[in-house]
Amino acid sequence: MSIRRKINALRQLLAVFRYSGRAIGLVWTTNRTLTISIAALTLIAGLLPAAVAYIGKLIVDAVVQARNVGTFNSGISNSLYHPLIYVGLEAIAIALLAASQRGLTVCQSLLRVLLAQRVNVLILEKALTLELAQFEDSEFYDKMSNARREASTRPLSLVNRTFGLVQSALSLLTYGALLVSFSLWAVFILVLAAIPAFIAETKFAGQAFRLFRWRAPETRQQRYLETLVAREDFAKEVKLYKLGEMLLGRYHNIFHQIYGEDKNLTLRRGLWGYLLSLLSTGALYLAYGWIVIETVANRISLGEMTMYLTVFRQGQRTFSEALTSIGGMYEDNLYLSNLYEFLEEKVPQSRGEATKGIYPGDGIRFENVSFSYPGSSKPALKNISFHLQPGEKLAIVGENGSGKTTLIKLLTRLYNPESGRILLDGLDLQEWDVEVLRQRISVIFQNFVRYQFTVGENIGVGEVENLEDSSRWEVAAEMGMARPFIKNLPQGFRTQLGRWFKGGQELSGGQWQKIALSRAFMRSKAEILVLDEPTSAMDPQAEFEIFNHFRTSTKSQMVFLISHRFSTVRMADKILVIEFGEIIEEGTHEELLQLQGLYAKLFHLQAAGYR
Ligand SMILES: Nc1ncnc2c1ncn2[C@@H]1O[C@H](COP(=O)(O)OP(=O)(O)OP(=O)(O)O)[C@@H](O)[C@H]1O
Repeated sequence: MSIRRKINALRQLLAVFRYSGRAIGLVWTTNRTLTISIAALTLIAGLLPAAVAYIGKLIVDAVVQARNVGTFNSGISNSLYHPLIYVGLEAIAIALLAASQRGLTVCQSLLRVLLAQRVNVLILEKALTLELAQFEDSEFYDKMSNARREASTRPLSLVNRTFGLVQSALSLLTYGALLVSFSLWAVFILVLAAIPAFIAETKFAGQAFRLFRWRAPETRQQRYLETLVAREDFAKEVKLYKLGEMLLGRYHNIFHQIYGEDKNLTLRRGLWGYLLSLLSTGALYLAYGWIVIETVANRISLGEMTMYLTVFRQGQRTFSEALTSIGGMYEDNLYLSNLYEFLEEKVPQSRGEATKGIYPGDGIRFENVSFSYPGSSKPALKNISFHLQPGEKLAIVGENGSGKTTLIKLLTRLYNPESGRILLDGLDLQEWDVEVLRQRISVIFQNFVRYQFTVGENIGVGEVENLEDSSRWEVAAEMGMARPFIKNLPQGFRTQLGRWFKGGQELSGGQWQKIALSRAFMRSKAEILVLDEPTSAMDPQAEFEIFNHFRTSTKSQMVFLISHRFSTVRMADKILVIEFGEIIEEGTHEELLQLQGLYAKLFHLQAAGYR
């Protein structure tokens, strides 16, 4: 084997320890005092067992000696002195050992809470810096949900196992040191016999690590199925469409596939683990027999024999504990590798810093904007160009999937155009400070969020700086036409919404939309209002009133309105008709009717439906 391959093999073998250093680093930066305490206590807990074994030897030897002396001199109280001192010493050592073990448990409990909070905050802070595209990337989403799932237990578990391993290694080393006085050969044979089991365990742990990594998509699918079956917002459809059996069937199938692989590995691991540990047990008992022979031949003292026997028994236990630690470490490593991949994912830095445009009052310009979603070969938007001045209301019409929402995502800089430019007040959106830009835009998406907060907070999130400002809620609710029904809720603006929390009240689809619309009005200084199908669930009367009201209350604002209802669309100053990502018609309602194109066709189709 070439040196490089040897190094690779060794690296693969040691992969199971790869993240231990990082885990300890994480703990160190979380709380130094606790980390130092754990390290010190580990040291004590690792060294004391050998000391106890040594004191055991001193006791037996002192007793044997005292018995001999006692037989000759009958000065029993004198000869008791040494053995009792040693017994006292052992008691102290045992008390110290217990204290160090208890101390370790206490420190670990404290650290668990601190570390869980730290890791969760790291994950959430990172999530806040991510781009929308990253949330939509399934592999990346996998990483984030995996990182969140076990954030409270895994990092500490790895630290505990690493320190546990250090403790075992220290104990084994000191046991070895005690044995050296008996025979260097014995130590050598014992170490040699232990190596295969150690290597096998490390290797299997590494294999399990890789197996689990490949499997992330299946595990996520399983979790998704669990969510479908067990969550309130899916329960309606699952029941009515009788999806339960099908979902459980899929759940079982994934499980059986995973279980097959697991079983194989577990069986191999169990069998090899047992066979190889037999080797070290055999070596141990060989040495054991050797010691018995030496004692009978009077070449070592009874005290020494007691010590060696203790060392053997405890050494055997410590060794198997160490193997178990290694066996468990792969899962923790798996978690940490995923966590760090997530935390280290690159986030494109926004370079824009401008807080105002070159031509204030120029409005919005799209110049030959094209865009394709990552991984998609078909452009979602092609060569979009138009100009909207302050105060103008623009309606965007098109069939499902024509690219309307995509246009809004580009306008709000959730995605960036592939080619072309979008200008606000004469300045490319890329040049704008993204915070300032977003302050100027108020958006309600088709699938807006129904926060499980109070009514007031649901409106207040539209401008988080004024989240709790109840007078602003009222004005916004008035503009969003939500005021009348809010008044009838049991606690008005303070009513808890949704079913997740106690006393929560559920709203109808149209009522939720009115809340969302009010949310858009919360950002009173926004110059650009974007409403993506804001009234689809409202009754026609409400919709008519909202838009009449809307026109008068948003005189100076630019409005982007996406709607499939022509009664609303016709009120706009300008209408874009989009098909397959391209603008195919543009003008006012009257102009487009005269054109007798797609707009006119769709308008008449809908009007006929109402007649
Ligand atoms: N996140 C996404 N990733 C990849 N493709 C997407 C994504 N969102 C939308 N698309 C695709 O882009 C195209 C335009 O979608 P878009 O949501 O802009 O349509 P829309 O006109 O708003 O439709 P609707 O009227 O149904 O809301 C569609 O073909 C859609 O499949």
